[in-house]
Amino acid sequence: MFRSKALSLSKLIPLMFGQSNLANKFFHPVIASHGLCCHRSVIYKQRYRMHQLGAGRRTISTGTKVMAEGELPAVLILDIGGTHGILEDIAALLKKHFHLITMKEFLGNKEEMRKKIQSVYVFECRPTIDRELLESLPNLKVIANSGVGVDHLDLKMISSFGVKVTNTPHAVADPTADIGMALMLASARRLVEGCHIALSPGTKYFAVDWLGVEVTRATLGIIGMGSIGYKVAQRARAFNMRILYHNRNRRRKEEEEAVGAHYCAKMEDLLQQSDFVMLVVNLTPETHKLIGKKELGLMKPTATLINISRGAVIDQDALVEALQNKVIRAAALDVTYPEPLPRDHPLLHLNNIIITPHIGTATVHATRMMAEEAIANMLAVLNDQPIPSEVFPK
Ligand SMILES: O=C(O)C(=O)CO
Repeated sequence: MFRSKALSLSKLIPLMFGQSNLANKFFHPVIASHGLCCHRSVIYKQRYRMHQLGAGRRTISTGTKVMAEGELPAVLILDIGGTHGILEDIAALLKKHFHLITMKEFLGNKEEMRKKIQSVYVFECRPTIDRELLESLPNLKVIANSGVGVDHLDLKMISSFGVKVTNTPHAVADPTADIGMALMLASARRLVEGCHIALSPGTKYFAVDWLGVEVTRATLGIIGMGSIGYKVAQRARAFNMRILYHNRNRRRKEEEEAVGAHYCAKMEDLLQQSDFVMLVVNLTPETHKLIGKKELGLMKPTATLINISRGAVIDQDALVEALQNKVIRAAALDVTYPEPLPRDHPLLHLNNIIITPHIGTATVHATRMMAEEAIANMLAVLNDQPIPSEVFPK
């Protein structure tokens, strides 16, 4: 079986804080038996009721009791997945409602502090959460993931501790669809190479062996027509693209008509007809290595594969072979397995590929929106209110 992220907390903490005994005590590699994700294996409750997060608010209501700032519930921030730690303004946002405990403080291992922790905020959906962490937090009620994909969390194990998991499906849809379009356009028009040429003085500007392909009026095949896939279709329509999609559940007729999308019950049909194939599925046991040698072989030699879901949805060895042998024209990936790829990975040494470092939601606005959505989820759990976006184990 597989795990979607290369580094678990157990590996990352020693990297950040040195090989401390505490790090070793609390975090060991998680052997997640499966990737549980949202679209197929998990039922969403999407009753989204964003709490009003008014600036300068000094108290919060927890049930009937109004708490003063000093008594705010404690939230542990797992921020070590990012390269830059949790952003200042996200921390400020959280501080309006919670007493923040950083990993560094947490590793101080004060029994009293651990008892206070009722929420864990997973920043940038990177770290895994293991049994030992859960055992060390006796009053934990909720793990709030910033991001939609929860394949890095063992939902069954977390649920066995009576802890709820929430995610942020609303905040991620637009920026992730944008990055899908950006990758499609960049690969089609060879933007990265073009940039290198323009930035290299003396390089010949135009060459016939350097022509791109057009997105306008081309056929786009979207695999996974959830909320992000649908946003991609809305954008593609503005490019007069012919839109095909494959999904476990067909969308409503009105939704198909609104974006002019045609349903392909068989993924093979979509692969054979598309100029651009975009992967927008969540990672589940069913979608693990969904695109392998056979599927790549069905694609047109002029087609481009774009992945904005999770790296493990593609069999990367098969992709390397397909790109080397020009079975398909190119690939544009925002996600890989692992992240980042090791320097000597063959995908990094091809000239018909673009790779970005999982930046689907890396915008100022989306990061803030994800924090707001996660805060609303955490407050709902702590206040025993309906939870806007709870994720359930299958
Ligand atoms: O929200 C998520 O899970 C993402 O990975 C966005 O890129």
